[in-house]
Amino acid sequence: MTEPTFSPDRPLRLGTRGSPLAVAQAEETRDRLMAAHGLPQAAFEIVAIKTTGDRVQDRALSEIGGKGLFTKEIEEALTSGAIDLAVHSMKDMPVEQPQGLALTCYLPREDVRDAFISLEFQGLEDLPKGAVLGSSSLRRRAQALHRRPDLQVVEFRGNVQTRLRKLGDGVAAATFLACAGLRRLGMDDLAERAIAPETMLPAVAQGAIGIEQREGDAAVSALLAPLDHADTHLRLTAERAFLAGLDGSCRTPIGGLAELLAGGRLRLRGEIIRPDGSVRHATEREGPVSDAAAMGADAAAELRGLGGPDFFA
Ligand SMILES: NCc1[nH]cc(CCC(=O)O)c1CC(=O)O
Repeated sequence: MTEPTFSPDRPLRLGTRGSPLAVAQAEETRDRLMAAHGLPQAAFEIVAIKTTGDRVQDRALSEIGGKGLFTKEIEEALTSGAIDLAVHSMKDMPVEQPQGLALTCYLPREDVRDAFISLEFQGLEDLPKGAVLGSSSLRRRAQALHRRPDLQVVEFRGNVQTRLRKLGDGVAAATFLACAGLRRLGMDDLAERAIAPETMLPAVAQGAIGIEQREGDAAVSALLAPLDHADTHLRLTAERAFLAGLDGSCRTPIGGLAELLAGGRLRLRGEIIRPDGSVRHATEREGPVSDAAAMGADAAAELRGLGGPDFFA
């Protein structure tokens, strides 16, 4: 079998989802590659790929299979050689990649926080009793219900524009969106009501763009090497080890955030919450960055113990 490899005779194909955010992230990757290697834009081609997660708009993501919904078709294109690399929102990436593929490069992380989005209200505390919160994220729903058990939550899918229209139509009084996505779309004003991680711990890898390639594709490895952001890579190593240790799927509300401290140290915070918000277990680790993966695994083991067997059922 001949391995498909990048040849300088044709454009390098960057695969991504077709959403405005996904395309913006692919363009950021392309622009960084152009700058790092002094290449013209014509040396790159962005290939938009429709995924199951994009196609199915009427059901909860957790219902149709959880993580991997936004990646399967893109990874198939990468494996077959139809694209040379894949640009992903790391938040949507399963902890393990298909045989022959690897995540080798992380771009500098954007704002990790969630933003509270509402046309009328300033924050979760402002919502009237029994107000409707729109969210399709199990984590955000559980975190919101933990603080406001009186709220009613409804499914909220679609891109940023669709969700804003739904707020305008009165489908819900408020929703949450990742600040990172809003900023990358140039909608910084909407990211104004950012929520501190102490109040709402973000999803593992929120705000990070990762690049996946075929293992052993030396040409692509060489192109990506200068783009990999060491700090982001370390933080995601801790967070994804934490997620892996929890067997994280879209069915379990999990929050996780690693931050770098002075002196080559790293702090990891993690939590699990029952989907109805009734129970929350949280923990924290601090240690040298060389222990990033071990800290993630250790924090996960503690939360597994605290949650007990039925927490993840
Ligand atoms: N699950 C969808 C998704 N995946 C990544 C982002 C935002 C960008 C990021 O977190 O890097 C979003 C939208 C959102 O949660 O508001």
